[in-house]
Amino acid sequence: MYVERLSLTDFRSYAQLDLELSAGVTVLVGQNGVGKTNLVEALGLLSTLGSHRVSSDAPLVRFGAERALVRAGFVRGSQRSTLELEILPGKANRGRVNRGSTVRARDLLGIARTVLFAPEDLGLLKGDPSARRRFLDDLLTVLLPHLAGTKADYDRVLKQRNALLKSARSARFSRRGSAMDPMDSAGGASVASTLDVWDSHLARAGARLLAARVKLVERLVPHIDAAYAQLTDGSKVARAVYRSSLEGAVPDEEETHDGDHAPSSVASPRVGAQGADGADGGGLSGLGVDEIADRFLGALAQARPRELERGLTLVGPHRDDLELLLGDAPAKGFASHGETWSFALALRLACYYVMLDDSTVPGDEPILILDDVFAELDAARRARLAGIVAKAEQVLVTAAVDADIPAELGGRRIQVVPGAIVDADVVARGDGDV
Ligand SMILES: Nc1ncnc2c1ncn2[C@@H]1O[C@H](COP(=O)(O)OP(=O)(O)OP(=O)(O)O)[C@@H](O)[C@H]1O
Repeated sequence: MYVERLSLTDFRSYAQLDLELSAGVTVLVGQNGVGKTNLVEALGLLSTLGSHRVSSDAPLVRFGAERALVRAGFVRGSQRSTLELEILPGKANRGRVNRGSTVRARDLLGIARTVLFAPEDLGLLKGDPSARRRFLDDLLTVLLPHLAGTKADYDRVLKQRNALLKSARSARFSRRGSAMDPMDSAGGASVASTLDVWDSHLARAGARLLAARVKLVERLVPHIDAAYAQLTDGSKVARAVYRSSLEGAVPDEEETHDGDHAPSSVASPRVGAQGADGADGGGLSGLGVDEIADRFLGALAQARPRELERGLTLVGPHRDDLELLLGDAPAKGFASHGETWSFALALRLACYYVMLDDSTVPGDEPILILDDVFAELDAARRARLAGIVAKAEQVLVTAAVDADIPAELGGRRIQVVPGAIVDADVVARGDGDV
């Protein structure tokens, strides 16, 4: 698919913007801070409903405005569709499809398929597990939009369960010194039976999410290895393993988180290759939803004394991690700067290939967005990346300096100046379509 039109109203630095785009490669060039990333962020939002830069909606709305509107027209084979997202900080965002009636923002999921790589993705390698969980969940909700509801259910139950654990903990502390353990009291029995109810809700929603994550990791693993090899000289193997807290495979985190196949125009080599130990969905590989739910309940039963002590739910998908390995070493702390960039890129390219595998009609290819990436890569990696992405149906690239874009990428150049596009000039480069 490709996006042919992007309109923004009061989004970030743009009061009003209408931008025509085309299939093929487009490079958005402009000085630092002119608003290039704001443009691609808007497109990413229509795909995942979340910004790759901020976790709340307020910064997305132009200073002084109350709401922002992002509208884009997509072409998918012979079909055209228009998606609209109204961003209303502090309220539920709203969506519209093909200028129809207003729907929940969540109803837009699965229509716009974009894969966005940005410098923030280095956090996938360097940051805490929440970034990697979000990476998986964002991709899942694009591939399987109904999972957004499952995730919302899980988060809601988790919040309620945590509130109960926290209040039980407070009660426990306030009664310290009494001869009887408060969990043995009538109040404790009531907490225990309420927790049992929350446990079964949590295990049901959590198991659905976990089963989907595990399957997704199994699909991503060969593509991550292949993409990393394609970007680099292939001397190291990039691997990912799903580590579940149900298996006791995740170190305790201190922080809390409530919270017929379309032909592929971008070849993914070495697909089918696996890491040295067949790394994939970890200990939950091959299990069905019911089996995972049983394990979840077992893990909750085992963790309950510690949870009452800490006032927090200590096992479940909200505590899991996607372990990333380069060779036999964890990427975090061991990978070089360039290796970290390449690994992060490989993760996003793997998302692209998984979406491509799911494409059922011609023109279903996801849109590739590369924000500020080329400046960070050496000449060989720039050329390899250009070679990988140049044949995708649509690639949008941002760069502060045109010279950082390898000539072999070709395509169209659009000049971005603060708050506007003054010049949508088509410049012939290399062999790209113009
Ligand atoms: N909510 C907002 N209201 C108004 N302006 C905003 C808002 N959020 C961000 N901006 C402005 O947008 C600009 C940043 O835009 P953006 O991140 O797209 O820049 P860029 O062109 O990608 O820069 P770089 O090349 O440095 O990455 C900043 O000047 C910032 O002040």
